[in-house]
Amino acid sequence: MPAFPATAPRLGLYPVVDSPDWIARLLEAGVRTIQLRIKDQPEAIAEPAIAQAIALAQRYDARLFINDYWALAIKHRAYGVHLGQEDLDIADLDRIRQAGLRLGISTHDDAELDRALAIQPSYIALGHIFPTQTKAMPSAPQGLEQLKQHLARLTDIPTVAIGGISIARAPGVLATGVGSIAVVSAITQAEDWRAATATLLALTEGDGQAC
Ligand SMILES: Cc1ncc(COP(=O)(O)OP(=O)(O)O)c(N)n1
Ligand SMILES: Cc1nc(C(=O)O)sc1CCOP(=O)(O)O
Ligand SMILES: [Mg+2]
Repeated sequence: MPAFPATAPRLGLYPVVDSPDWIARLLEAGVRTIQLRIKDQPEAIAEPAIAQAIALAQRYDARLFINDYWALAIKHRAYGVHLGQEDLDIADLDRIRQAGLRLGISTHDDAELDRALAIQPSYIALGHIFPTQTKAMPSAPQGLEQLKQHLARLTDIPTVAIGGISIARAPGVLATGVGSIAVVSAITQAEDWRAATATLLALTEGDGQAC
């Protein structure tokens, strides 16, 4: 199976948000890797938001990954797609690859890592690192030690940590050598999202080069 196109070796700060409004704010604040994560909407409802988000990101030359809606991501020429293990069962990976989109895949244990590595995606996400209120997780948090063990297998591919990463926990996560921290509530639930974003950008400074 051919590899998916490369992304930046270190994706830096990677906010995961649910609307083009959030994407516009974060682009303006200097974020260059973002995911649009709209859950469980009919395609007709999700499509205008996806098209708007992709157009915004293109204006800033930013890396926008579309969660789940891979066909709409192809249609509107997104930078990339993010898929979980269940999404992999139904997505047409050949179509995503042939369209030239990058692909990120979620993993939570060694078996899922084996499956993801065989697909040769653009990055691999590892979660959830800490308890999270944002999504009901069937497994236990993996913690920093397990994250380090997983990273040891992933020396040749960009990596992203996700799940319960707060500003306080971010330095410990980054110290594992992971290339990116994906966050939802650390930004969207912050009292001051601008300040939170600036702090997280500073912590990941130097990461997120072009590609
Ligand atoms: C960067 C990143 N990592 C993991 C996920 C989770 O994806 P998935 O398992 O498909 O779950 P949903 O987000 O679709 O609920 C993610 N979105 N982004
Ligand atoms: C969407 C998602 N996926 C996860 C995984 O482990 O696959 S954890 C998660 C939610 C992350 O939100 P927060 O930063 O608020 O904890
Ligand atoms: Mg998914």
